[in-house]
Amino acid sequence: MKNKKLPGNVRDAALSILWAVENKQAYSNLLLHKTLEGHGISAKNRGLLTEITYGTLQHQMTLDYYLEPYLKGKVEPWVKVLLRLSLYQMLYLDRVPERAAINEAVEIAKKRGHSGVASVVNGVLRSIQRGGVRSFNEISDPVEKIAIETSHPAWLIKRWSEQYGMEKTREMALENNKIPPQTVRVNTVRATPAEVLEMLESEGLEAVQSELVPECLVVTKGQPARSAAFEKGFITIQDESSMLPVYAMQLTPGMEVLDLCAAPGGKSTHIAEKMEDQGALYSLDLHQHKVKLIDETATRLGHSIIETAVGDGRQGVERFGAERFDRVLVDAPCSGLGVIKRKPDIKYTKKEEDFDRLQDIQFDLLTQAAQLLKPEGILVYSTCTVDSQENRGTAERFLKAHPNMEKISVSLPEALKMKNTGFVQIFPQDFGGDGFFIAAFRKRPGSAQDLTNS
Ligand SMILES: C[S@@+](CC[C@H](N)C(=O)[O-])C[C@H]1O[C@@H](n2cnc3c(N)ncnc32)[C@H](O)[C@@H]1O
Repeated sequence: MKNKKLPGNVRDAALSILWAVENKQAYSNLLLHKTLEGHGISAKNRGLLTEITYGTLQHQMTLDYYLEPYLKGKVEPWVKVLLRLSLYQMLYLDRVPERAAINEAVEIAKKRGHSGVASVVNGVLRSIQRGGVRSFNEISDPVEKIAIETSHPAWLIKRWSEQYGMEKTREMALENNKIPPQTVRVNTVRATPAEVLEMLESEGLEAVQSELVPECLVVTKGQPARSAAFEKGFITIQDESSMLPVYAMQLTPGMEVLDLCAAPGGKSTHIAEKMEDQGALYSLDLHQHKVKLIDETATRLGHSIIETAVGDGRQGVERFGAERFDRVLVDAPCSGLGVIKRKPDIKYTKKEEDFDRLQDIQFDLLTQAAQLLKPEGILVYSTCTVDSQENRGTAERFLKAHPNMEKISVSLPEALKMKNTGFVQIFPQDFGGDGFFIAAFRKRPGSAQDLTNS
């Protein structure tokens, strides 16, 4: 592909991003952000670029299934990416006329390739326009069928169907291709949700208070990250499910709390808000550059109780001392399979061999957290995945190895009160938020310090 970019052209910018994701394993969300800032894309076209980039990635396997019968002979990989993003517009975007999608694709093919490439692109897209796309009923294997229909790797569909059954798996995979809601968390130390709603409305945004988490606002129009309310520290951008683990911690002002995997600080700042900025909160993360993000957000929000540190949570006792904290949060590194809606590349990059390693890290972090906790203190374990090995599997392994820890029911906001026996698995299709897992444990009173390490 020639490097002859078409500045300001949305489809050309989408091709650059999708090609880098395919070819250099770049992260689509980071690249999209950079491209929106630097590719001369007008404010009017920002939404369209986001939609084409994420939509094409979300439906990639389906698009390839549709393209296959029309691709006689090999095309260069970048041309296939161009065909995918053009077909995506033709099939999924009502507001883009098919003619426009095809003409743009031909122009890009000419500029980035040559007239021969343009003619192939024109031929394939016009043939699909005339002949239509094939049905999923041609696929007899049920796992393969859901995989192609929803564009998730077959191993993942198989794994989920073993964990949750076929129906739930299909529901989840279909949900993962929807546009996620835009939600923000109100900084309740500084304002009420009603006051922040007024601020946002006065800036021309539209939002409503969520019916589930009271401090969560669902923004239906405008960009909250660019608002004055954000800049002045009245809101944080956060998914609604991500707001739940902090409820499970049952916090009160004045406690001593540790957030063991804290960056970029979404939950640490929420903890500070629930503690009304009184007490002590230590926020640890492995990476210096990520810890900086916690500091920046805490400063923007005006929270004074957060003390950040760089380090390995698996050596937390050495740093902080045993049996010190009233509450410990382990919002652990995980496969991220609950956030596919926001980061569609995850479903193509994760590998089945990742899960054992992740569970070991999660288990080690929990083991350390148990030692850091005071008797009667509460430990909350959360992940943004739906994988049961990392969730229930890790939690049960932890309980088995630590008889001094007991599972307690997960405390949740009033509107979400569901009967739970200590483990809560939220699916992306439950209320439109990310998939999340939450477990809560209490250290038995008078229990000896637990030094189990395996
Ligand atoms: C799911 S993210 C945490 C998100 C964060 N709690 C929030 O709400 O913004 C997991 C974090 O764990 C960190 N991490 C991974 N291994 C770690 C370890 N051994 N000790 C401490 N932090 C670790 C990663 O750098 C990553 O920032």
